[in-house]
Amino acid sequence: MRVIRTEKLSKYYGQRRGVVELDLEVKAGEVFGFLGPNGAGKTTTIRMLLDLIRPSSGQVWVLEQAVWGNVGLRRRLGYLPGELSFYEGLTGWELLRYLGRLRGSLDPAYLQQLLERFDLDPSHKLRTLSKGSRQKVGLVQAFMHRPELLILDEPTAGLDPLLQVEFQKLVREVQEQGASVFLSSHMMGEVQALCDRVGIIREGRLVAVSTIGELTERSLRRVRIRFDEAVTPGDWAQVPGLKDLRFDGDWLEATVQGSLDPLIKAAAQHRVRDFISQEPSLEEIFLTDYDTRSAA
Ligand SMILES: Nc1ncnc2c1ncn2[C@@H]1O[C@H](COP(=O)(O)OP(=O)(O)OP(=O)(O)O)[C@@H](O)[C@H]1O
Repeated sequence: MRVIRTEKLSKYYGQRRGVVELDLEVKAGEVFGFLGPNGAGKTTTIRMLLDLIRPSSGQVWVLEQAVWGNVGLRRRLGYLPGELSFYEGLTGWELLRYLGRLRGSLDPAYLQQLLERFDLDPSHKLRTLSKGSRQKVGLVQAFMHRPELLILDEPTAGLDPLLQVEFQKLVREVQEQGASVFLSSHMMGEVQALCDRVGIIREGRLVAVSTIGELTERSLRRVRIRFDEAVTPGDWAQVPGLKDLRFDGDWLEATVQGSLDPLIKAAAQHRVRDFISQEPSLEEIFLTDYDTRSAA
């Protein structure tokens, strides 16, 4: 089963591009990361999945049902908006009870467990809460009815590192229990820790869909190697995947695309004192994908 499917999904705000011809598929049981820089179209996509805004063209199915006007579907979904800006005058409790009633039966013990895990006191009015506490209310309400599919817009924005870890644990638990998760992010670390597959959106278009392994494999990595003695340009330029080679005394610096293996084998011909490999940043990954596409 595919829990999310879109076909040539486009949204224009007047002349302004929201998203363009998006073909997206998320399988049942998977945690899917939707990555992209600011303004790429993540929130626009998510709002169309929830029927909060209507597409300009194209189709959307969620849990194998068309979403337009489908109120029954909402109970089966957990949604965390990017900005929890409604219901400012309610306390956390009032909001949770109100949403709980809309969604039918709630398990009070599970709700209590979520409040404790996120260290949330829901007795204050939403308007008085810090960004982090509002985010916690948003997360608790998204998970509390044990939805089949969670759609989370920037779930860890504003959360402190301990709670980010707690969030990741919770996502893994619900995945083990059979739920599917679609989350948007611009944090590579979070996506790497959690997601089975990732879709990258850029300027409204889906530019790549792959597993995390493929994504990092394809992307650029900056490597610095220190040898026992000064290095000379020699045969380094012949090593596959190396770019932007620089030599500085006993240090060699290079950008590596793809596997590190050829470089490691070449370096092993010498005595190595240090080896530093920098994880590619999200920006570098975007850049790599863009390069791949324009070269194609
Ligand atoms: N209500 C709106 N009216 C006009 N343009 C909009 C509206 N909402 C979004 N856009 C435009 O659509 C594009 C996609 O925006 P969207 O908010 O979906 O991006 P995003 O990937 O979620 O970005 P961010 O990470 O900053 O939230 C942007 O160019 C944005 O300016």
